[in-house]
Amino acid sequence: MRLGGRLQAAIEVLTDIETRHRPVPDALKDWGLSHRFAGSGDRAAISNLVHDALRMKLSHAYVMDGDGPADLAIATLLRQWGVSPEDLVATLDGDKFAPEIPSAEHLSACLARDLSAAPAYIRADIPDWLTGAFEQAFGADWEAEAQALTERAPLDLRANTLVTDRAQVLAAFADQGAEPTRLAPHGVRIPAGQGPQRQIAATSEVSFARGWFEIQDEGSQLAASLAGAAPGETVLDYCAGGGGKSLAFAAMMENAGSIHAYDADRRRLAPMVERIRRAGAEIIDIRERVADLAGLEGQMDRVLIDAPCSGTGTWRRRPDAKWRLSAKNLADRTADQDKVLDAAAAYVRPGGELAYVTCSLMPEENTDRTKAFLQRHPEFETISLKQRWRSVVADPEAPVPYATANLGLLMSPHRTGSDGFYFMAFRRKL
Ligand SMILES: C[S@@+](CC[C@H](N)C(=O)[O-])C[C@H]1O[C@@H](n2cnc3c(N)ncnc32)[C@H](O)[C@@H]1O
Repeated sequence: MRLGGRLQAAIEVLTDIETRHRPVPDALKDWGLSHRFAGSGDRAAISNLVHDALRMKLSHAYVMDGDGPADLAIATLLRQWGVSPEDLVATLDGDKFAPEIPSAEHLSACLARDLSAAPAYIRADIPDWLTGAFEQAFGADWEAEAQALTERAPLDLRANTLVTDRAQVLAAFADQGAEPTRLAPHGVRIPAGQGPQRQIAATSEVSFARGWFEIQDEGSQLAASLAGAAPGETVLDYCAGGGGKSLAFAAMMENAGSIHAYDADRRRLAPMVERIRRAGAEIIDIRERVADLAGLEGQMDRVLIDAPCSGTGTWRRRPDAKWRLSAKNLADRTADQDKVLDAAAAYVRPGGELAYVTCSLMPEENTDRTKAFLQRHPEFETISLKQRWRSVVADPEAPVPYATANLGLLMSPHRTGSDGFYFMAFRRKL
C-alpha cells in the first residue's frame, strides 16, 4: 500500500473507534480482517498513524480547526511524522486509494496556527477536567509532563539475572539500537520507531524463549527494585496479575526465599505458569484464592501492592485510555485501592514492609491514598525513600523522581523517561 491507502485506512479505523466506541486493538483487527491484502508493514504503519493521532487529538483538532478522523490523521502526518504539506499533496496526487485532502496552502496555514493561544489543556493534550490533578502532581512542570505522554514509548526489557546478564541482552538486540537503561540496573531500552516503522516483536526471539529477559517498563523495574526484596525473605505479591513484579523479585532474591503470588482475578495469574518456567524462577508459589493465603497473616517480610489503577502513567502506550477516563472510573479505582491496602496490610509482620505501587499520575490514587492509609493504620509508619532511590540507581547524576515529603516517589516520562509510576513504602511498627 502507498501512503494514500494507509491514510485512508487510518481514517476508517479512527471513524470506527469514534462512532462505535471500539477499543483500538479491536478496530485495527477488524480492519485487518476485511483487508487481507494488507501486509505487515502496512498494518504497522496504520496502527502507528491511529495511535499517534489519538496521542495528540486535541492539539491536532485545534490546528486543523476540525476534529474529524481525517483532520486527525492528516495532522498526524504533518505534525508528528514530519511530512510537509507540499510533499503530502504531491504524494497523494493521482492515488485513487487516497482520501481527498485540503490544498498545500490550506495545510500550511493550519501548521502555522499559533498553539500558544490555545487553552493549556489543548496544548498539553489531556482532558480539561484533569488539568488540576496534573498541576497538583507536577507543579510548574505539568504541561511538559502531559506533553511527554503524547510521545511513543520505547520498548524496555529487564535482563533476567537468573539466566543471563544485561550485556548479553544488549548484544542480542544491538541491531535494534538497544542501550542500557539509565536508571534501572538490569534494563535494556530499544528506542521507539519513527513514522511507519514497526517495533520489534521481542517475544518472538530465541533469546526470549531462553528466558533471557522479560518485557517490563523501566518504571516498573524500578518499582520492583525499590520494594527491595532480598534473598531469603518471604514476600507476598498481592496483586500479582501476570507476575511481572514476582519475576523481578525472584531474580533480586536469587531464587532464595519464597514469593506468594496472589490476584483477586485468578485468570490473570494463568500466564505466570509459563513465565515462571521460562525465567527459571523457582521460588514463586501461585495462590489462586484468598483462602490460600490463610496462615500468612502477620508473617511476611514484604508485601507488594501493585494496585489496580487508572493507568494514566501508561498513556503513551494506550492513548485511547486518555479520552475514556471518567471521574467515576477514578472514584472506583480509589475505592479499590483503599480496599486492597487494608486487606494486604494484614500480612505484613511487625518490622516488615508494605510497598504500594500504581502506574498512575493522579494524586487521588497516589499521595491521597497514602495519607488515608496512614490515618486508618496507625500501626504503620512511612519509610524515607531518598536513600533507597540512591541505592537502586547507581548513577548519582541521574534524574530523580518527583517526591512529596515522605509521601512517595513519582516517576514519569518527562522526568525519569519511564512510564508514570508511583511508589510508596510503609513499615509495620514493632
Ligand atoms: C496493575 S495490575 C498488576 C500487574 C502485575 N503486578 C504485574 O507486574 O504484571 C493490578 C492487579 O490487581 C488485581 N486486583 C484488583 N483488585 C484486587 C483485590 N481486591 N485483591 C487482589 N488483587 C486485585 C487485578 O486483577 C490486577 O491483576
